[in-house]
Amino acid sequence: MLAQISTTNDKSIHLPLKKKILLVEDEVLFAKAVVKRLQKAGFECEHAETLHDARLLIKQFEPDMALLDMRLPDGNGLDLLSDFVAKNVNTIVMTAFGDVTDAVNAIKMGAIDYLKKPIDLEELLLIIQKNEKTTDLQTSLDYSRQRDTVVNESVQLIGESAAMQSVRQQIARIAQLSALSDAVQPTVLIAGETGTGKDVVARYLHAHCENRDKPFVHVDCASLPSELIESELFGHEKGAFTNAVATRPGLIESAEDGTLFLDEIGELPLGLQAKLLNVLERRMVRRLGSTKERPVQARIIAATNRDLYEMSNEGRFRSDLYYRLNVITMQMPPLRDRGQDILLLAYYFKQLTEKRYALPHHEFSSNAMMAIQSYDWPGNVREMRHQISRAVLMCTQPQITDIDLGLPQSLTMSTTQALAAELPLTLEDAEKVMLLNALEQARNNVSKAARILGITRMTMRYRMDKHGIAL
Ligand SMILES: Nc1ncnc2c1ncn2[C@@H]1O[C@H](COP(=O)(O)OP(=O)(O)OP(=O)(O)O)[C@@H](O)[C@H]1O
Repeated sequence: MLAQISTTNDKSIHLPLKKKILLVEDEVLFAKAVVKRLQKAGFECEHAETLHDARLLIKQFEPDMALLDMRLPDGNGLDLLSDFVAKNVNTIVMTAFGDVTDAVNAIKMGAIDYLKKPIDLEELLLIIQKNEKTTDLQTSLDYSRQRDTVVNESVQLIGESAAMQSVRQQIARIAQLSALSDAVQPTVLIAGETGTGKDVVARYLHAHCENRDKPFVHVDCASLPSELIESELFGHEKGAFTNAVATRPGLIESAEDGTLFLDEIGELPLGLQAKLLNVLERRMVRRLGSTKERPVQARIIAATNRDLYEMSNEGRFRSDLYYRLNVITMQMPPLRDRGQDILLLAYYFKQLTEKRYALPHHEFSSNAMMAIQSYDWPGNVREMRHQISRAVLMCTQPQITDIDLGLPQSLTMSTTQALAAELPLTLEDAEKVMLLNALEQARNNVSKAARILGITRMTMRYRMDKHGIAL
């Protein structure tokens, strides 16, 4: 299980919690051995000898997983299994040697696995750990499924530059079209460097269309684990593969009549690009393991910070999919090209932070305003949001100066040079220098920086967090 803690920015951090396992077993000596072994392996464990006690513990202890014996003094373990399944508690049943019927019934009812007695403790531990990994992935996926289904009407798109006005006009036109006809809505592609506001534009578009009260499903193609991406997108039938314990609609289907936002579409594996193209062309989706096709009504918006045209020329992105996506394209300009919008955004983020933390009003000094306008913002609006919020939070004077902003340009040396100059470097420092260098080369594009270093995007993110590198 993962605890979600909101941070001051738009991301969340996940802290691992101890998994809770409830053992329902009337053989006391065996139960003690299991509890001891599981506690040693880092689990929190409770033991119930009867169905009655187990029912009380389900409420009080709220287990993540259960180990359930079939023959209990006050009834059959199967009677309790439905309680566990209803509460999404992954349950492994323990059956008497040779009792296949119970095991089959338990799996049909939703148990995730079964073990025959006598039970080998190490085998039991292996099964639990295997399940733990799958649930962790599932939990984070469930979270990403839920977190974006509601779009706040008040999504703000700040900017008056010609480029931003053109984006707004395009959005207004698309919204107008969606009000005019029930026909399939054209696909929208939002392109632009990282942090330019592609996600904001997708939400703003959804919030201004007829279907604004329908789900907005955000799929980050770069962070979905490759082994789960297909079933997550397309869904699956029960039994389509190991661990497919229940039928589950995919993210495409869960967008219903709303919006499906395919973020970082350039990261989608080639095999799935073909399947997605099929969905876009035929507006039908088929779950893994199913023969039935279901209609897809959702508006589809894709976003990318990569050059899909170049990728398609190099054979890394299907050109047919590129042309299919490229019906209406909105190009988000880099922040450095937005003229007066730079200061507008700086004031907006200053006020936002002051309001959020109930801080007194600040002004920017003229040097600060010059620094904001002359800096080239490689991380675009996201970088500005972080820098301004940090400066507002740390500034104890009524005026925010260029020093408070601490923009890299105002330093005599770049951060990486400064770090490298501090010899001798520890291994930790050397790693930080490599990360910063790669980010600098990739103009703060995390996926690109990860590729430069030959590591995955997730590893890159983890290492950036470790060194406190925020973009
Ligand atoms: N025009 C804008 N008005 C207000 N806030 C904005 C605007 N553009 C971006 N932001 C803010 O900047 C941050 C980054 O924006 P967003 O996540 O939309 O960028 P992105 O282009 O999707 O980035 P990435 O390519 O890394 O996914 C968010 O906190 C967002 O709220």
